Amino acid sequence: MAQIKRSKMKLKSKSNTSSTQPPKPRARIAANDLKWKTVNTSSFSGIDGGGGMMMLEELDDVDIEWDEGEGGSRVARFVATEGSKKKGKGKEKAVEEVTEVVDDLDQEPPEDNEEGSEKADSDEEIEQEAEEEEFPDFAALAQEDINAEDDEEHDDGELGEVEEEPSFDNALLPEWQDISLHTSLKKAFLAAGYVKPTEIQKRAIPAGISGRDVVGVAETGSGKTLAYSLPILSHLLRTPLPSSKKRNLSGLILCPTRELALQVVDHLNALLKHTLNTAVEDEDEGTSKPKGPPRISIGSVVGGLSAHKQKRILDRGCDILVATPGRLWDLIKADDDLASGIRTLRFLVIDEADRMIENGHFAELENIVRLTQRTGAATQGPDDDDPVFAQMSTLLEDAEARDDMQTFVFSATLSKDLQQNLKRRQKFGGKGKGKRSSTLEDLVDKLDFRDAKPEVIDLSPEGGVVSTLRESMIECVVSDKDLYLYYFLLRYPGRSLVFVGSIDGIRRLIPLFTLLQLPIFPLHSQLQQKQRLKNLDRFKSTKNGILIATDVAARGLDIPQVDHVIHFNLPRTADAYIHRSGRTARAKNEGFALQLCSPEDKGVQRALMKSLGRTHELPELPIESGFLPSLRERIRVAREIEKAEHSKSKATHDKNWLLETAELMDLDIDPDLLSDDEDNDPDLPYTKKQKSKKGVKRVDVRSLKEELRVLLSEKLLARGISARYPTSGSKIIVDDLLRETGHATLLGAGTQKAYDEVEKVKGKRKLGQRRVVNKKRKM
Ligand SMILES: Nc1ncnc2c1ncn2[C@@H]1O[C@H](COP(=O)(O)OP(=O)(O)OP(=O)(O)O)[C@@H](O)[C@H]1O
Repeated sequence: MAQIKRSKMKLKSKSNTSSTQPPKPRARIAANDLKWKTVNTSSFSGIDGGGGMMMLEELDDVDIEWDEGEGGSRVARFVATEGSKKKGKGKEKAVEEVTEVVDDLDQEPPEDNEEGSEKADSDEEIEQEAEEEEFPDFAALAQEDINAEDDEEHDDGELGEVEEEPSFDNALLPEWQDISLHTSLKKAFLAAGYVKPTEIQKRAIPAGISGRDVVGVAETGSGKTLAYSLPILSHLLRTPLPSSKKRNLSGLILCPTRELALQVVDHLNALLKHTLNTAVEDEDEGTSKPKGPPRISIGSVVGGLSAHKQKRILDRGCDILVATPGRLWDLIKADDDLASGIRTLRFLVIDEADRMIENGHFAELENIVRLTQRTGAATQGPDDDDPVFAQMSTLLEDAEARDDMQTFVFSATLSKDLQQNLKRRQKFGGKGKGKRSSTLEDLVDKLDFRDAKPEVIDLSPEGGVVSTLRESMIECVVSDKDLYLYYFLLRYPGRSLVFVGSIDGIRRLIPLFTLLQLPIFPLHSQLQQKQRLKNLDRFKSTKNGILIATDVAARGLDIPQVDHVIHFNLPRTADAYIHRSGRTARAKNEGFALQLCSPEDKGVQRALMKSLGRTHELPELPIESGFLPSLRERIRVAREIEKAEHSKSKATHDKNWLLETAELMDLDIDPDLLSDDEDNDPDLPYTKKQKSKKGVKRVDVRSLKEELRVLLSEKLLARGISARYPTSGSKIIVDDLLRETGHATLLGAGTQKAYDEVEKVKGKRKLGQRRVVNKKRKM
């Protein structure tokens, strides 16, 4: 059943033929017996990390016929030819009758335009609906499958029941034995390889299970997602299913970015895949797969993806909702059921709390938080005199916020002021006293902690970053940052995440490095959401992939094996530096962070290091400068091409504008202005060399491209190396060439990882101490 729904993107429906023709006698064969082929698609979002629960599959040679069913419903019959069946399942034609898919195969109702705080998303969403054939909303589809199958389970008479906790041998996971989690979660840890709890999990989970409110601060990549989720999952697994089919919303997890929200959904679904499912053997393939859906359903609501689909998921109900505040508030305003679900939450989680207040959705976040406040509590509560809540007055009378709601606030960084405020709260057993000095404190004061003394767990590491991270810098002038970035990417192959200060900066670097034939992908807020997810996915699946991003990728993203984080532009705050650098060196793995630091950046860098409590400058990354002249030349030509192509597209754009305006104003224009003779175009670029020649020549993009092609095909050699005579020269590379042990791109270069290079070169200079210029680095 689930497979058929998944196949909807690929099946081309035939017109309804069956109502006018006599039914053909055909044997019925289960959908699983058809010859499904896995389609390689994004593995991100909605598809669990293990790749098992949700995938896109397709069928060849399948027709669809429609029949009228009972009560006016339509029934889809999938009629397959011989070739579309699995081998060894008999010779008859495979026919599957499916009623439930009708809804999905029917045309979607037109999408309403989004109003309010996420207006900017509405065009994206309309386009998203139109383009779904190409790029399905995996999270939503996964959720639909879970819910649909959940419904089936309910039909089997499991309503109102609590499943017996499976037995579990604690000797298998001795480090988890003192934490009283539902045993099926422990089984899931075995499958996921979570042999022991991380420090924050050890402290936060027992507090969460015992009903406490928890504020957790712990280093990046330390497993905070499970630290706040496991008490919720365990509680839900020990709670009877509701007596109605629809799931009641129990937990809300608020995240600052869409990618992070979808990642949390994936993370939890991957874990739940192993809970309360009995394995079934597949005789044909000799494998065993989990049977049935996870017991807990997780929904997501984020901007940039179809609001219509998300609304449908909410209507079906889910146990835990993971959301970004802007879209969630838009939906709450139009949906009393959802508003009431939020008002009566059992768990509220604010992930990456300090970022939540920065991302332009503070008002929405505050409104959502106010919905969870008890009336008459120290906090204000949602007041129906307030225009924001005016239309919810009946709801506010009918649904009272719960006394046992638990609040979890987590981040890798929380301001010291806030932590002091929380400590005061603990001391005085109530609201923080004294002056508030940050918006974050404002937020925390708005949270109606039910616990008079929330458990504050502060495990932030000294110096801000994790101990398995090595940091380094390259000092260079601004105009050489491209060159050193290029050098670094070639010299240290690996998965690299480059942080740039502005979207314009990304737009400049992408064509440049694409011309240089590096696998580079952009990520920023002005990309359509589906493009963001696609790029993230390509980055994850490309060897030596490069993601060039703004701070939208700085928080929470858990991308496996990011080897390097490069701060092309330095962040302004220590917190941003910690979060950006925290995309590498996760879960106790090694990682490397590099700062490209120009003289203009020095002041910011010093302030940054000071607020991280550092006393010494970072060590400089050793540079094998013999490669730089060739790399510089490649960059020069690539820049010329980029400039010329940019000017050309600008000229075309200007000409079109001129034509349109003239037509609108009913004017004639001078044909010379429209001439394709580029000598008339003052914007056309000239190369420096060509300008200095007699007369001025136009840039010939084609020959520049040829020049770049030749440069890119030439070997890059370290000083003292001869490619022609590898057995001579000051560095003999013949052994490396024969054994393929040398550097793959830069002949004669070292092959140590960046991490190991800086182990040797510790920072010696005190912060602020004047630098002795390294003459060797000059070319
Ligand atoms: N007990 C555990 N044992 C091993 N790995 C774990 C454990 N708990 C979580 N992980 C893994 O650690 C990685 C990082 O976890 P997570 O994303 O929750 O970190 P985080 O603390 O939220 O990081 P950030 O502050 O950057 O958001 C994930 O890949 C997760 O699967």
